[in-house]
Amino acid sequence: MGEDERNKVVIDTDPGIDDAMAIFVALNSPEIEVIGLTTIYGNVYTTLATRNALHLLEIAGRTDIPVAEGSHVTITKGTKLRIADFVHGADGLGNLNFPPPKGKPIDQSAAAFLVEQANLYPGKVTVVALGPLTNVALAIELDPAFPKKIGQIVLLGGAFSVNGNVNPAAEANIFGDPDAADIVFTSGADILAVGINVTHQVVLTEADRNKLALSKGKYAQYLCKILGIYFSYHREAYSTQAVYLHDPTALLAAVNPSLLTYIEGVVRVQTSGITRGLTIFDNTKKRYGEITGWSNKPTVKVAVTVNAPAIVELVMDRLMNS
Ligand SMILES: O=c1[nH]cnc2c1ncn2[C@@H]1O[C@H](CO)[C@@H](O)[C@H]1O
Repeated sequence: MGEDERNKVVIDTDPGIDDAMAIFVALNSPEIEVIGLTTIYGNVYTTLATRNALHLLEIAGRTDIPVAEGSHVTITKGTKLRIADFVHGADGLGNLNFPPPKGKPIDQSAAAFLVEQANLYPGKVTVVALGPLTNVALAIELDPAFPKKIGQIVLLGGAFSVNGNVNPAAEANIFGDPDAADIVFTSGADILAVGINVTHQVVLTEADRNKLALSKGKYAQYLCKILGIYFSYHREAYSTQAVYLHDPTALLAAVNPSLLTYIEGVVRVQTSGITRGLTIFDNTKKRYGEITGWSNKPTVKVAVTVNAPAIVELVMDRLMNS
């Protein structure tokens, strides 16, 4: 496949241990060309997300890929951000205290970079959004034609008909900026939402981790260093000796959509109250007797089943053969 035929991907990320895994899998996926990373708060604050994104590209020897720093606040300028340091460590990468990266982010905001790339390659860019959706919503605000110019938005977010992971209602990425998420879901872009109803089926076991540890692959080696805290968190929070592969699953959905099945409908996000961050799907089959918040809104795709063994195998292969 020629360079220009590959699917161009921008990863919007808050690294994050499972983000690191997704980024490495992406860099070792011949089907796609990673044309940039944009950063966002979530697992860590945005400044640290930028630092970690630059660091991971240095580990991978891919400093040719630009990093554009994203928003430090929510779309409504909120600063009470919820940071998941208890999942990933205070540094986001397992508390290993890696030295600071040598590289710098480009002199362009994440939203401006997203708009620019969508204009450069109309219909050809996929955004894989692995954190709260602020940058994507800002790109839509910056350029109302962005949803039609971007190829696809594959987002890790939502808990469709299952409990959330922040509280019973909300999944972490949607909870991080529910207003931005509602803008993105109703924007008319080609969206595939991969929620925790799907990613909780894709687990990396202790046996898989041992296999990674025995591998000489540089990504496998690096990840084994940082995975400890992610396993401890899952043991503590879910009483399981395995970890959920949230971000790698979303990334692979962009690489090969046939790894999942999805349904199509309208998604709205609750932006206030105890269910703030709740994602509600309307299958559009019922003709309601009144106009609802879902009426006449564009539909999106929501993942419902996943070929988990195939995803785990792909993740393992691409980390070990590196
Ligand atoms: O309990 C949690 N609270 C906050 N963030 C979490 C939790 N578990 C996982 N993640 C992070 O949020 C995304 C999936 O929702 C993933 O990026 C994961 O690393």
